Amino acid sequence: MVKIAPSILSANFAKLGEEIKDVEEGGADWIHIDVMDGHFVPNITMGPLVVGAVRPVTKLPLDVHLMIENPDQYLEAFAKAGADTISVHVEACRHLHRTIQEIRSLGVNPGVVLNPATPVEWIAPILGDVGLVLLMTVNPGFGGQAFIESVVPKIEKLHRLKKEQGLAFDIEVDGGIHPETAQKCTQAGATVLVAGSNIFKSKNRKKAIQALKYGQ
Ligand SMILES: O=C(CO)[C@@H](O)[C@H](O)COP(=O)(O)O
Repeated sequence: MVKIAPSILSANFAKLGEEIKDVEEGGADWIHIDVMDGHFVPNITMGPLVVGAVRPVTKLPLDVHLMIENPDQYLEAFAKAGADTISVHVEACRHLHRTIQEIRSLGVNPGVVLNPATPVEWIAPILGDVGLVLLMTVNPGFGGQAFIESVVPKIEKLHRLKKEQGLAFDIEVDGGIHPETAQKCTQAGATVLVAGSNIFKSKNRKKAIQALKYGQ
């Protein structure tokens, strides 16, 4: 069954704890936390302090997506704050294999992220070392953008490589996910769907989560 990871980027930050409890009760599987530094992406969001504040609020795994330059400098802080998965952009890592090893050595599930225009081939050498590959289905930086259809064949390609190599990493997609795009992604091989506005802007979060999981 596909897992649903609500992105708190679209939550009401003034009552973040309640927002997280609401989606947990609504059937969310992970909580997705978007970290942006104003350099790698043109927006600034949250850091380890927010991850640490959220940790006691939920039993769900915290899925931390680093959209930052020089992620190596902050891995330990996010691990100590309680991240269960830390994903870094291939476009931001000069020594990707070392960064992935470092995340694992901190006792955290390592993930790698590709922007929509970055080919899957870039991460072929490290597929056996990661627990998650996140394929961005929008250009990172903001919630509420339109799904980029040309990423679907990338999901299919990654799914094929995963099967051929007998690997078990999750394939996560993020950006513009609603029931229709969710179905395209799961059919192509996605195992985790990140959704921000579709869940948090909905009056009934439970219904929104169920629609992503099971279709409408
Ligand atoms: O990482 C990002 C944006 O950079 C995403 O996690 C967005 O938060 C997804 O938002 P929606 O497209 O679902 O509104």
